[in-house]
Parts: sequence; structure tokens; C-alpha cells
Amino acid sequence: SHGWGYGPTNGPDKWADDYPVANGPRQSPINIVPKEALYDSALKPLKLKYDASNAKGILNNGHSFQVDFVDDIDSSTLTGGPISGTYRLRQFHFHWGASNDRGSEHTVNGIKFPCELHLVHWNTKYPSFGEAASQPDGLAVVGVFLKIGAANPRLQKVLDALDAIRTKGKQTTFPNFDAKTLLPTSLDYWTYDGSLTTPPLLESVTWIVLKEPISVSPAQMDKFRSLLFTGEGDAPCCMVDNYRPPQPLKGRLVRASFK
Ligand SMILES: NS(=O)(=O)c1ccc(C(=O)NCc2cc(F)ccc2F)cc1
Ligand SMILES: [Zn+2]
Repeated sequence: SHGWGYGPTNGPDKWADDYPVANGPRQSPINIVPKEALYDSALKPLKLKYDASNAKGILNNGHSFQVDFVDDIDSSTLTGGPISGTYRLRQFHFHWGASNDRGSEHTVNGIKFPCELHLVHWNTKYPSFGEAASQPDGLAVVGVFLKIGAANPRLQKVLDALDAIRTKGKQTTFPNFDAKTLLPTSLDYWTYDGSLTTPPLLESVTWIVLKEPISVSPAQMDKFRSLLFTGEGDAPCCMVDNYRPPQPLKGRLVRASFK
């Protein structure tokens, strides 16, 4: 049986067949309309405390690639912002397009960015990521847009590792990486209650989408596109357009941490 993916036969329009929550009340991503977001002065500043020594490895999981972190102690955490308690950094990954006119999952006034970074955290009031992923306040994902511009030197270290994980299932060590270096200057954000944007699409994510993008060059975007969805020995299929389009807001409020 073919698992979920981003193709014509197993892509986002088909996910509800195996994951009925795909049509649920708090699905992600969404189109963010800044003028309809409510400024909430009670929202706290984001506090991201990342320890570079927690970086473990980098993996091609057949849908994206992710950098995994040691998350058995509280050393890379997210606190403040719209959340209460402490959330641990588990991994970060990206979504991108076949061309620079698309690729992000969230959109702003209908605008698509060429790429979107997701930093995935889980609530330490639960014993594990898997447990937290099934709770309404279990996960917090920080989304960062990438915008075409000057080459991003902080991104380059990640991109240089991609040659070693070209095919599905390949992974390699990726020590000493400070994920904080991928963040923009401003930590102004929009926040709303949502879900994982890939199956199992669990409605357990507090989304925190940063307003300010980071830069990426066209050549760096081509590096993302050098990855394959397919495994070694399979007919090669370029890893591109691995994004879910925006989902219905269904009455949800989007709050802004800034005026
Ligand atoms: N694009 S996104 O940031 O929304 C996102 C983040 C994490 C995951 C994930 O961990 N999937 C695997 C997975 C999910 C579970 F719910 C439980 C275990 C597990 F490995 C999926 C999507
Ligand atoms: Zn993601």
C-alpha cells in the first residue's frame, strides 16, 4: 500500500481517506491575514534557549529532512510566548517548492514564500513527544518564512550536509548546531491553535509563526531540491512541493504579539 506523500495519488487532497482529522476544526497550515489578527498585549515575548551541543543528526525521512536534537533533558527549550510551561526542542525541518513562487505552508495575505522552517517542541508536562503529540497543548511549532535574497550563511551548514542524505532513510551525524542562528532579528509572531501539517495531522500544535523572514538565495533553494523523496535504488523523484496548502480557519482567532 502506498503511504502518504505529496503526489497526485497520495497528496494532501487524499490524506482524509486515512486520516479523517484532516477535515477537523483546527487544521494547519492557514492563510494569515494580518489585518484580521488581534493584537494581544498579554502575549509574552518568546524565550528560545537552545544549546548547540544538543544537535544529534540529520535525516531524510522521505517527506522532508530534519535535524534531530537530544530531548531527554531540558537544555533546548521554548518558554514564554503564548504557551505556559516548558517545551523541549525535538527537531527542525523545512517545506519548500519546485520553484521560488511556492513552498511555504502558511501564507500571508495569500502570499507564498519559497520555503518555511519549522522548529518542533513538545510540552514537558507529558512524558514523551509521542504522548504530547496526542494532547491539545502538547506541541508548539515555531514557523519561520524564508524569502529569496542574499545567501544565508547560517543555513549553509545545514545545506552542506544534504549530499550525505540524498535518499529516503539516509541519516548522518550533525553535531554542534545552534538552531538559534536560523532565527530572524525580530521575534514578533502570530499565534493560533492548529495541527501537524502532515499525517497524522494531530490537533495538538500551538503555532507560533514569526512575522520576519530569514533570507535564502536561489542557489541555496536549489540545494533543497537536490534531495529525493525516493530511496536508494528507486526511480528518483525530486523532493519538492512538500507543503500542505492552507486549511479552513473554521472560526479560529489568530493573535499577534505586535501592533
Ligand atoms: N510540519 S509540522 O511541523 O506540523 C510536523 C512536526 C512534526 C511531525 C512529526 O513528528 N511526525 C511524526 C510523528 C507524529 C506523531 F504524532 C507521533 C509520533 C511521530 F513520530 C509532523 C509534522
Ligand atoms: Zn513542518
